[in-house]
Amino acid sequence: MAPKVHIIIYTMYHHIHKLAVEVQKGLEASGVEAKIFQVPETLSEEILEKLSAPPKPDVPVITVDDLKEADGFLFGIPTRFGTMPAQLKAFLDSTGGLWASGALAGKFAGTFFSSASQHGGQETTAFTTVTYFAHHGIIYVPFGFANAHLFDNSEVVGGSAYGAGTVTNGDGSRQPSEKELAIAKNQGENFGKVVSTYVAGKNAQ
Ligand SMILES: Cc1cc2nc3c(=O)[nH]c(=O)nc-3n(C[C@H](O)[C@H](O)[C@H](O)COP(=O)(O)O)c2cc1C
Repeated sequence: MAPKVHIIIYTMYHHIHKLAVEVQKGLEASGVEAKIFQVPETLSEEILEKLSAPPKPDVPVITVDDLKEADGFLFGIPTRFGTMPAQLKAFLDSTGGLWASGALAGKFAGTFFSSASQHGGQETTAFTTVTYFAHHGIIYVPFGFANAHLFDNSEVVGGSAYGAGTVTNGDGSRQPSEKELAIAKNQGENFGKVVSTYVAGKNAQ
């Protein structure tokens, strides 16, 4: 059976979903079964309307139980004040039962991001998310500088050693660039290889 990776996102204006689609392509290219989920929304329809949020992407809403069946997770996180949004935090805070039984220990996780500005906190978002992985015993897989676009200073390129990223502008008008999408796909592929290698080794024991 192919290893399974869940791509778990929160997205209000779809930038993260666009990256997730590329991450999924990369995972599938590495032979992994990859599915995109979104965490439950915590804001009311009224507030979402005031924020001019478009309808949610057509992907299933994740449940805590869904986490058990995956070998790894790639979290797509739009920065809020340099850290994860409350919607993702609420979901992760509901995983106490899995923590108590060690159900997620030894699984893998990676992260990818979006922020309004280049200096809006994609890396601090990674740092403040990693504590969840540490407490669960989940193995964090950074991207490193595995893609040459991360060295390109000729244009805005989101992302870092902690994962792919896009920079959206304050009004959300900037869409993920070709380079950012390529990095996202690359991250999916690299992450998929790590998970596949581990799962194959475990199955051979
Ligand atoms: C309450 C709030 C806080 C935000 N904080 C930051 C921030 O600290 N840094 C930043 O660059 N962008 C910030 N943003 C912009 C979001 O990161 C941006 O809207 C998001 O990455 C877009 O992703 P999405 O299209 O997938 O929703 C904030 C947005 C909101 C609504």
